[in-house]
Formats: sequence, C-alpha cells, structure tokens
Amino acid sequence: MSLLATKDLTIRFGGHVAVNAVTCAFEPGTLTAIVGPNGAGKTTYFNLISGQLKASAGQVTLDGRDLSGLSPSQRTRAGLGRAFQLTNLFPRLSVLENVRLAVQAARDGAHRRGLNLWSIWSDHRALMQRADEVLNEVNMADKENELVANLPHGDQRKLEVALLMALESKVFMFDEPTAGMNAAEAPVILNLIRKLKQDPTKTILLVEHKMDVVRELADRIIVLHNGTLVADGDPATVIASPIVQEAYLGIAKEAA
Ligand SMILES: Nc1ncnc2c1ncn2[C@@H]1O[C@H](COP(=O)(O)OP(=O)(O)OP(=O)(O)O)[C@@H](O)[C@H]1O
Repeated sequence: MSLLATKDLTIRFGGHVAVNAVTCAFEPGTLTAIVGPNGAGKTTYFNLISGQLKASAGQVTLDGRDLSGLSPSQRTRAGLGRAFQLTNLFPRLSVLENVRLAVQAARDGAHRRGLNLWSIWSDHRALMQRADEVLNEVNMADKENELVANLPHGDQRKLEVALLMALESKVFMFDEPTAGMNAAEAPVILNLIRKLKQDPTKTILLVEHKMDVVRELADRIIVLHNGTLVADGDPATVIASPIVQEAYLGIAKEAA
C-alpha cells in the first residue's frame, strides 16, 4: 500500500511563504480535495509534490521513500501521476501507440531478459493486452488508431489519464480537471475520476474550486490558507467548520 506524505513542506518566493510547513498524509483508496481561496498555495503544493518546484524545506515521501531530490519524470516513474501536464502525449503517434509506450515504460524490466524470442513474443502480447485493457477502461478502444494530434481536447485529457493508468501510477493528481472543458467534456473526465476512485490502491488528490464537485467526490477535504493547512477532515465537517464558514465566504455560500 502506498502512502504519499509531505512533511513540513515549504516554499518561499523571496519573502513570501507560498506553502508553509504543510505536513499531511494521503491514503490509498481516498480522494482528498484541496480547497482554499485564490492564491492559497494549492497549485504550488501540487508543484512541490510532483517536483515542478523545488522545496525550500521539508520532504515529499511515497511509501517512506524520500522523493525530494527527484525530478518530475523520476517522480512519475516512482508512481506519482499528475494529470494534464500536456507533456506526456506523443501527438504524432496513435492512441494505441501512446498507451502501449506507457505500458512498456511501466514494465521496462520485463523487456530486458535477453534475446529469447518466446519471451519477446509473450511480452509483446502481454503489452498489447494491457494496452487494450486500459483503452477499454477509459472507453477509447474505438479511437485506438486515431492520431493523438487529431483528437478533440476532451479526448486528449482522457488519454492523459489513461497513460497514468498504463504507467501504473499509485497517485493521481488533478488540478481543476474540468477547467476549460465544455459541457460535454467535463462529465467524461469526472466519470473517469469516479471510476479511479473505486480502486482501493489508488490515492487521488484533487484541487477544485467547484464545491458541488468536491462534495460529490471527496472522501476528505484539506483547506489551505496563505500556504498553511488550516482544516482537515471529512467533507461535511470541514465545510461546516467555523474556519471554512468564516474565512471562505465564497465556499460557505455555495455549500449552503
Ligand atoms: N513561481 C512563483 N514565483 C513567485 N510567486 C509565486 C510563484 N508561484 C506561485 N506564487 C505565489 O504563491 C502563492 C500561491 O499561489 P498558487 O497558484 O499556488 O495558489 P492557488 O491556491 O493555486 O490559487 P488559485 O486557486 O488561484 O489557482 C500566490 O501568492 C502566488 O502569487
């Protein structure tokens, strides 16, 4: 079971402390929503976890392993999957080829067993089988031969999640997953997150402003304010807590 944790995670930009000694652990089988007003540090916290930003102090660990010195791609390989970075897709390859490459990356070790033709053939079959499985899971099997560059925006985002699944990510991070999506695309991504949530081995983090989405999906909410963790608990309790009601009038109004 993989446990993602941050310990005293901090980043300063000049004199401004954007994330301030955040200590928190995220359990598999749990979707945690991270909420807070604009500028609270939510995206910066994500960037520190995924490695896009280097912490001024503190640690990020996965299963006890300190990831702090690793680059974003090394963290991806360690199991941290951040969706919608737009860097994961190969636009000139087909949907199936993209997924197959991700499955292959996840199973790298198995492909280095030497020049045994049978093992190469059976590995190839297993790869293709797993790629088909992933495409079925995200309902994209009918698009497997399409060039990624030609896919509509919503499908490209869906494919990014498929790649994280193919990479066997342990942690899925979504930063406002439906932002910029049209009315038809948003439910498709939310359905995918609902589906991921059913897997008890996956840890899901969601930064989301839309409180209806948070209320429906979150098992737990943490609240950041000025970079500090100010509330943490089950959604009903956190939404009703005085700190959220008082400090986040916008949230409190919507939640009412
Ligand atoms: N690279 C940077 N350099 C300087 N300041 C930064 C940088 N990145 C973020 N900040 C500052 O850190 C603070 C937190 O920003 P962040 O984007 O993490 O907030 P947020 O909670 O995600 O906000 P929003 O809900 O508006 O997306 C803000 O004051 C922001 O201006």
